[in-house]
Amino acid sequence: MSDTVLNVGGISKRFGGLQALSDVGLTIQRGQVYGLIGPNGAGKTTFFNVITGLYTPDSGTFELAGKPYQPTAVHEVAKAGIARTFQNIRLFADMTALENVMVGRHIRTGSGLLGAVFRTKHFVQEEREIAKRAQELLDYVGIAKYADYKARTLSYGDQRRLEIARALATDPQLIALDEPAAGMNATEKVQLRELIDRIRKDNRTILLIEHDVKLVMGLCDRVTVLDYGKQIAEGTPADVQKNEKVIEAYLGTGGH
Ligand SMILES: Nc1ncnc2c1ncn2[C@@H]1O[C@H](COP(=O)(O)OP(=O)(O)OP(=O)(O)O)[C@@H](O)[C@H]1O
Repeated sequence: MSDTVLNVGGISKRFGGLQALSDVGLTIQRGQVYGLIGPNGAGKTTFFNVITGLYTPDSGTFELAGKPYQPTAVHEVAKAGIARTFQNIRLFADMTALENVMVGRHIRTGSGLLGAVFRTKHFVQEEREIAKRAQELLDYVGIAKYADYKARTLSYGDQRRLEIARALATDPQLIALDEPAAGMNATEKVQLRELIDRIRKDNRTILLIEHDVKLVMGLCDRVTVLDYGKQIAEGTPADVQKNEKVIEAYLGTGGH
């Protein structure tokens, strides 16, 4: 299997008169935590939405684990192997935590609708396995005791963990986390960092948009910095921190 998990290039996206992304590309190796940072409006979410099939790009090439994929629809991208979380948490609020994770798992299983309707033996067996795996994942992210709670009753930090468990349930090549620390308190951020570290140690690959620069710098192997839709720096956190364009984008006259 290729050691390169995500290899995208030449991505451009325009909204009317606004060039939200200009010729953006990046390569992520297996086992890396890769950060995407930049000031507000830099194009980070647009980039995420393009690579996960929510927005159609004007141009771009897309490869996942050595195979080209077309980010034309979210479920196709999920099947290809990218799972994501959202800046504004998107859980099934009235389903239990366990059911939310089971939904993630279903894209990797085969019984289909007829199996569900007729409750075939294969279907029942498969459901049992899915539930077991979902419970393990809840345990993995540290919220096993809330398995039967409705998602909307969980604390904000736990809902974010639940979203991560659901993403992991798809057995993704790449997990894309959109501002996972947003709205978290200091304790929750420490726990999140531990969780991301653990996911990385299990040889998973993570792409992360994050505003908390300290978290990004402490966690990421490599970082790309966007500003006004352009890639202004790429490298290790230490290199990027010293980069003049980056310093200017965050602090300078272009500050936005
Ligand atoms: N659907 C859309 N229609 C029109 N303009 C959009 C759309 N989505 C994003 N934009 C614009 O594209 C630019 C990049 O936005 P984007 O949300 O990708 O930035 P960001 O780096 O994620 O910002 P933030 O850190 O504030 O989330 C912004 O100027 C934004 O207003």
